[in-house]
Amino acid sequence: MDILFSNISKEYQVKKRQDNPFLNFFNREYESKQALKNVSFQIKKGEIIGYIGPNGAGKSTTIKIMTGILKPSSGKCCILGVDPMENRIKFVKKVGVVFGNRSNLLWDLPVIDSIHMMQKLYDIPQETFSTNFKELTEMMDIKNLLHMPVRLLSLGQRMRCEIIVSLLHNPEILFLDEPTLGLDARSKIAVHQFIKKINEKRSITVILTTHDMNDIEALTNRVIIIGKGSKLFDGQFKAIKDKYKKIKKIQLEINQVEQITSITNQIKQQFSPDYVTVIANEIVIEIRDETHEFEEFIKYISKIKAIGNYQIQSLNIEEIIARYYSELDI
Ligand SMILES: Nc1ncnc2c1ncn2[C@@H]1O[C@H](COP(=O)(O)OP(=O)(O)OP(=O)(O)O)[C@@H](O)[C@H]1O
Repeated sequence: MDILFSNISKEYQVKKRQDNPFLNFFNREYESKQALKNVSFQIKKGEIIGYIGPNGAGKSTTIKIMTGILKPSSGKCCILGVDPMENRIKFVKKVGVVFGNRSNLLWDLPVIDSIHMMQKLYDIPQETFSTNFKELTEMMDIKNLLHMPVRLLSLGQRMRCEIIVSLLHNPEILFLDEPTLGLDARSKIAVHQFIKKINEKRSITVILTTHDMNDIEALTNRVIIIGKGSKLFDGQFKAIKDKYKKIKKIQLEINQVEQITSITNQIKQQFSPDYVTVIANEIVIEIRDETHEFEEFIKYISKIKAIGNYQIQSLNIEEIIARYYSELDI
């Protein structure tokens, strides 16, 4: 087992807020805020795990505990047989970390300098370094960027370099925190393809936190969902998608706008849609395509003269996950 996260809780101490801002300044009273509540999971070698949840759910706290930046308040975290807090030197040589909003590169210097710094820092033997350098720079297609100062790279180019730098010492686990944040579609695909390739080639375990569901779709099978500090789901992403695959989103274009309210009300009365909203001259309805009701609904709207075109779509991946989060009340 690569990662054992067992009954981990984490409380932060935060200053108690006073109504009077002046008293707030002098206040020395603290209260505890629970960021993780008894979270447990295990991750096997070679898995790619999506660790997801809404803002403030506890993802960064989990990653910080797994990478030895934070100590849990209780519970046991064991990564590749070591406690990341206790044996720092042994631990950092076994893992790679990429934070989308923080850089491991030397800002004003050419990329190649950061690469050589990593070699020194991690004490990477020359032979391993040369093989890895050649393989990774070719795979990620960054040869033409090596002599450019980091500050001149685009976000997508920099992210490719960040990932390479994190892999030079042959880590067994790669932690990726929002690796595609702010990237355009093509750069995202390049990052996805590279992570997949490196996972297949080296059996490297990947822990990925992201708000971008395309990352999850492209890279992972298993997802762990965390909400308000608790683990709420651990399983195949497909199971969540399947749960909503019967829901259809229908956009009705209304030609006679003055009738839009009465049509909306009629639909609500006659059918039991999951969701109805009006946007400009359109009514958007979500209804399940699993009963007779859906056919009835289509027949019904076909007869209403005020309705012009209509489109039927399945929920996209972002809509599915937003819906799942609201069902979990997180
Ligand atoms: N240093 C800190 N001191 C006090 N509270 C904190 C601290 N860091 C995080 N928290 C709180 O702990 C909870 C979990 O935060 P965390 O950053 O782990 O969430 P997250 O899932 O990574 O969120 P996001 O997606 O917004 O980055 C939040 O309520 C946050 O306000």
